[in-house]
Amino acid sequence: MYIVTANEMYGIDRYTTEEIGMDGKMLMENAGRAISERIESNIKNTDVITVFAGSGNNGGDGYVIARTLLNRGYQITVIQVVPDEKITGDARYYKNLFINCGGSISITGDPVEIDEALNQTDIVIDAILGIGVKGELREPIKTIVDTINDSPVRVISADIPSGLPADEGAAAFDSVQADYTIIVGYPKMSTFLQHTAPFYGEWETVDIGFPESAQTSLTRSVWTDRQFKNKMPDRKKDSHKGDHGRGLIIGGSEEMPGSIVMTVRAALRAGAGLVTAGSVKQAIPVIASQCIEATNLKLKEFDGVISGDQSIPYQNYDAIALGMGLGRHESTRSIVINAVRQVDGPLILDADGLYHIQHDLELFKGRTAPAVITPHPGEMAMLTGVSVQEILREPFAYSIEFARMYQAFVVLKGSFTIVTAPNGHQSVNTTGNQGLAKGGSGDVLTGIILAMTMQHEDLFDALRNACFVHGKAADLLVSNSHSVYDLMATDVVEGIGKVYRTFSAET
Ligand SMILES: NC(=O)C1=CN([C@@H]2O[C@H](COP(=O)(O)OP(=O)(O)OC[C@H]3O[C@@H](n4cnc5c(N)ncnc54)[C@H](OP(=O)(O)O)[C@@H]3O)[C@@H](O)[C@H]2O)[C@@H](O)CC1
Ligand SMILES: Nc1ncnc2c1ncn2[C@@H]1O[C@H](COP(=O)(O)OP(=O)(O)O)[C@@H](O)[C@H]1O
Ligand SMILES: [K+]
Repeated sequence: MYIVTANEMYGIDRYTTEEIGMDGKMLMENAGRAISERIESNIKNTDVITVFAGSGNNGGDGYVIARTLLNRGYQITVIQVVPDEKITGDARYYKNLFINCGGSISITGDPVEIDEALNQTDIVIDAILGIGVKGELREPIKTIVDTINDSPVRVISADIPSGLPADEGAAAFDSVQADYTIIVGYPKMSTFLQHTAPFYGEWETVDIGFPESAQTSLTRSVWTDRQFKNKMPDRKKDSHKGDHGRGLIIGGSEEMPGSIVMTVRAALRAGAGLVTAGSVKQAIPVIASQCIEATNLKLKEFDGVISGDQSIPYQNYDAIALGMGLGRHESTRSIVINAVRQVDGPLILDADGLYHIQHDLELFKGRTAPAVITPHPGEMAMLTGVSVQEILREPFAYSIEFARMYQAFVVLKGSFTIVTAPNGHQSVNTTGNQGLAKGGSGDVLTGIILAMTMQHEDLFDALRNACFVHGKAADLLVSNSHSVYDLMATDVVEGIGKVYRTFSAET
């Protein structure tokens, strides 16, 4: 499922009308009808419905919806919140059809009248503004949006909650708070931003007939259940452990032996053939007792942390993960610097590994094999020198900039994790829940990433599947045996098997 900006959506619209030859009116009719069908399956026959219609094509959708539901016997009226001369083009055409079918319209922006109407309404259809919103909401629309939000009615938004920007980057905005949004064609970027996603309520998309050829330039998408299943490699009956990858995980310190344990266990559960844990001698007994399937590599230590001054046989491994629980001691730094220079297979940097590399990012440019960074927004802010708020406001843009500049894969973690490839292609992971907002969840993800990296031909697929498994494990656990309160990172490791059993034919 592709994710679009407003401009990309307008481009698809233009292509469909100009190149394919589909009439714009037909698209609006298709949109309004498809939305009406979804509305019908979400309301009662007796519900009183008020459509709020604005001046643009979103208002036009509103008039198609009003006509469709009126003709199906619903009690429905339209409040047009802009003066009549603002209704032009296709929207005017559909307004006239609604009137010709006996529909009733009141034209008002008066908050008292609107409040009275809301008191007699069960369902609001929000068709005030679509993806064409610019800048701050003007009056009377701003007050109308506040009035709708203050009312207890159920709100269904057409395409996008009115006022909400479609794209990333907006700091402040006023928006209708929808209970449910029926999105036309493709989800917009703001569906997947931490600060804008809640305004959509529940959402789904409707197909209005855009041709597949309109999608060819799109490079941003949601990773779906089906894609996960298709891209998960089969295990051959006669495979041996070497076929599933030999991974090295370096991390841990005397004070933090736990995080590497979670990474190692996750890598093993996710299917790695052989896993070696490289750490200080003080951490190895903990790792060995918790992960008896792994082998251990005792690294030189300095005051309880891994010393930077040592050579590691990286060439013996198919992929390396580095950083969890390393600590931020100066003397550890050169192990990270050297790994970025020397590891000539896939290298995954996480947690304190990112801290140590922050001033030497240029080294990524000299690599011949791929590097993957797995920052949470705080770590991404550290790496890019901007605030966490800025990262959260424009996670797609900051990820692309980093991935292109340093030719690295970026896994920017969050409630919607964004995976970005060096060529700028991006994929959003929608599995996972707030039960994962706990120490250790990131360590588990890194282990899954390591295992997936060694099992997939394509690294972008590996990263997308890893994020999918991580979140899905949490989702399955929360829907069965756990809750978002008690879920622990170690439970997520055990949940990996549930994901495989749910999705794989080879259980
Ligand atoms: N393929 C497609 O894309 C299809 C799209 N479709 C639908 O069209 C929608 C996009 O339509 P759109 O481009 O007409 O924009 P839309 O959001 O309705 O309104 C623009 C109006 O809003 C006004 N306005 C703007 N900012 C404002 C503010 N801050 N405060 C107050 N007013 C403000 C602005 O007024 P102006 O500034 O011009 O006076 C202008 O009149 C899309 O979301 C989908 O629902 C479907 O029908 C089928 C196919
Ligand atoms: N509310 C949430 N919804 C979905 N996933 C979440 C949520 N909160 C955290 N996660 C996931 O949990 C992991 C947390 O990673 P991180 O912040 O590095 O944790 P830690 O460093 O404590 O291990 C990431 O994969 C992130 O995507
Ligand atoms: K809307």
